[in-house]
Order: sequence, then structure tokens, then C-alpha cells
Amino acid sequence: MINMELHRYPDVAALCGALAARLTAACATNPSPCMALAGGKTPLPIYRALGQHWSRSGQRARIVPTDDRCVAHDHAASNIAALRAAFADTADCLAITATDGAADGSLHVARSTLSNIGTFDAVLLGMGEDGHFASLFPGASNLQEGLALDARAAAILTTPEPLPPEAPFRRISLTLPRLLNARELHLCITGARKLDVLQQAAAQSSDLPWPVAALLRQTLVAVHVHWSP
Ligand SMILES: O=C(O)[C@H](O)[C@@H](O)[C@H](O)[C@H](O)COP(=O)(O)O
Repeated sequence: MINMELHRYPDVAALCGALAARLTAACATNPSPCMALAGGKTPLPIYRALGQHWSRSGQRARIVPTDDRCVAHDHAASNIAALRAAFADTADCLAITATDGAADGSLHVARSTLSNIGTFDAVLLGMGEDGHFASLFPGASNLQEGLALDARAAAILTTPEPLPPEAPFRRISLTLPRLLNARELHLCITGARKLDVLQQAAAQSSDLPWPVAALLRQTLVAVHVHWSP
């Protein structure tokens, strides 16, 4: 049983426009919405569109990264830095890492931040070509701690094995059950390779090698997958 609805778009601009509208609607009745948003590059136009909407609507959203690299907040690879740049002063972007990026301090920050947040109005995830989502990477020694639906921890400190060359850092990731504590959940992917990985994962009977298979198989929250070439 796969819990996924696939939405196809002709190009990235159409995908980002549709997702921005979906996330805006998910927050429409909440004066202080809260979302968990993916790092990476694909969703940045969505965040800029959301920020422009909230600057007009008067809503004050709280945003947390679905995951972050254990780097200082002024580091080019920092997801919280990218979110704060994308939203400028239109939303409160809350860190899940320590300002200096230290790993152990970051896990404490993540758990403290998340202890003050309830159900997300919406979650937006990205996915890598290795089937990772958030920072739940295949090969990480504690991957199952992040994927287990009965996991009590809201976030884990994890080390992708091998470290991804584009961002070779330890990570803080929200766990799958924490990401599923949401009214809506969206996954944003582009390109033929990622669609192929997603469809292979949808056919998988175990979490390996694609962590995203665990997301697709859970039955707590419908997964809206948004794809364009
Ligand atoms: O910290 C990260 O890298 C992200 O949270 C990660 O999970 C990202 O969403 C995917 O790697 C897709 O990234 P792109 O959208 O840039 O391909």
C-alpha cells in the first residue's frame, strides 16, 4: 500500500507556483502558521513567493528546516541561512542547529526548538537521487532511528555515509514521525532521475536502499509528490 498522490507539472515554474499556492492555502486560516521546509535549491522560489504573500496577508509564520547541516549559521551550506535569506523579514525562521554549527549543541537546539512546536500546518520535503529526504540518508548508522514510526526523538544527529560531496557535513534531521505530525505533507522533486528513484521506492518492500520508501509506505499522512522535468 503506497500512500502517495503524484502531481505532474510541465516545468519547474509551474511546480513552484502550484506548491506556493498549496502551502498558502494550508496556512490560510492560521494567523501564526508553522511549517517545516526543505533545504536544497529546488524550493527556494516557493519560499520567496510565500514570503511575498505573508507580507501582504499580515500572517506571521514560524518556519523550521526539515534538516540542516552542522555548520555555522553564516556558512554557505547552512539551510537556516538560506531560509532566512529567502523569507527576509516576512517570517520567523527558527534554527535547529547551534549558531556555530557544533554537532552536539545543535541536537540540543533542535530538540528545544521543536519542543515548542505542535502539529505543522504543512511540511515540504525534497529528495536526493539516493532516495534521502530531509537528512535521512541511506548508509547512515542511525538511519532506522530516524525512520522508525515509534521513534520518540523529534530530531537526530546523523552522519551520511559517505558524506554527500555537495554538502559533506554531519546533519540534524527531523525524524519521520516528527515530520508526519503535520496536517499536509508535500514532496518536491524535479528531473527524470528523481522520478525514477521515487517510482522504484514506491515499489520497494523495505526501506533500503531508498529511505523515501518509508515515507511512501506510512499511512498516517498522505504524501503529495510534486514533479516536473
Ligand atoms: O539539506 C538538504 O540537502 C535538504 O534538506 C535535502 O533533503 C534536499 O531537500 C535534497 O537533497 C534535494 O535538494 P535539491 O532540491 O537541491 O535537489
